[in-house]
Amino acid sequence: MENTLGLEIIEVVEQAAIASSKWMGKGEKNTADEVAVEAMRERMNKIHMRGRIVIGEGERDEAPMLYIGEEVGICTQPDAKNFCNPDELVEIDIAVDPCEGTNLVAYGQNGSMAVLAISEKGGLFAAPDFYMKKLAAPAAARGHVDINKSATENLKILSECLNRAVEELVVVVMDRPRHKDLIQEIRTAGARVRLISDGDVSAAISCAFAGTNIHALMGIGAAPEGVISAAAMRCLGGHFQGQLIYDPEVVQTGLIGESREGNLARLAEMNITDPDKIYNSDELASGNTVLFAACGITPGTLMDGVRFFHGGARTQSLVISSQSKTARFVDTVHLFEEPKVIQLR
Ligand SMILES: O=C(COP(=O)(O)O)[C@@H](O)[C@H](O)[C@H](O)[C@H](O)COP(=O)(O)O
Ligand SMILES: [Mn+2]
Ligand SMILES: [Mn+2]
Repeated sequence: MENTLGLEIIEVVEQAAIASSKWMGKGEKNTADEVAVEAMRERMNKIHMRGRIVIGEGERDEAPMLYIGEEVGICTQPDAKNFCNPDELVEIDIAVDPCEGTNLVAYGQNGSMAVLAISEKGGLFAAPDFYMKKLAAPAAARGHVDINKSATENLKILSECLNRAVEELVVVVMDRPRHKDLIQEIRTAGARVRLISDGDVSAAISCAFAGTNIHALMGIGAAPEGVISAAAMRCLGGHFQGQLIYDPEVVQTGLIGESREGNLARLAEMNITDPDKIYNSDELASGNTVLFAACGITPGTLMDGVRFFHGGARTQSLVISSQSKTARFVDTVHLFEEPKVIQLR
């Protein structure tokens, strides 16, 4: 899978990031999102593959592009037999977030990215657009920290696993009223808190890289983003656990359906028999092969944002593969016009 798709998916996230970054700081989050979706879809449909979107845009609002269930890739098009023998191709599932952090782009803030994860059919958990309680941590703490434990206990374990004092740990938490008690507990335990307004995919993955000064992600974010984060963490060997949150009262903000009962019924319809199950990264991204790709839109902890120059742009992406066991940072110069000068850095 990696051989055929590895390079192409870099271009998919690059094109989405470039399109979205043109709207950076313009205060129009919907446009920043729409152009990313369009660009991602256009590039994806040029790939020689049979893909299906399992996590995509607007499950409830019936988004017109990259919606859940949409088939993507040349080999799913009506005239596919002119280009491909579909029987020779593995069917793949794709989770996308063409603009992860639309507010961040609209207000010119750090941490947004175009991102996707790929696996063979059935290899990614088709999460509903609910929320998810998440715990991410470095590989050294994998299986030692536990989402069932309190933040205080997990910080103690993390401090032992990483051989640093609790005071030397930094935990990322989304700045939401629902996290008031969690934030207080982390502070009381002695760790430092980095509050983010959006973009918990970047925060989760950053835990797996030493040098980011991010040692854990705790709290509740969106479930689809949880699956995408888990795909990267599965490849990197980092710790990731997620638990669906279906009770609107727990979340306090945002869209999460009408009622707890309605949401439970919806989970049952999706054959999710244990709504309180705690999933680890191997369950959220269970495929034999998992690929993850992201391209910075605005600057972030792991990647720089899109930088334009006269006649072109420069992007930084990250491609992670469970197959080749690699995390590749890709620095690309895009020439929109005839090359004049390419600046080295
Ligand atoms: O920041 C986020 C928004 O993603 P997007 O809509 O693609 O720009 C995600 O990283 C978060 O995981 C999540 O969507 C957020 O926590 C939603 O919570 P809330 O804002 O409280 O409704
Ligand atoms: Mn998102
Ligand atoms: Mn998004």
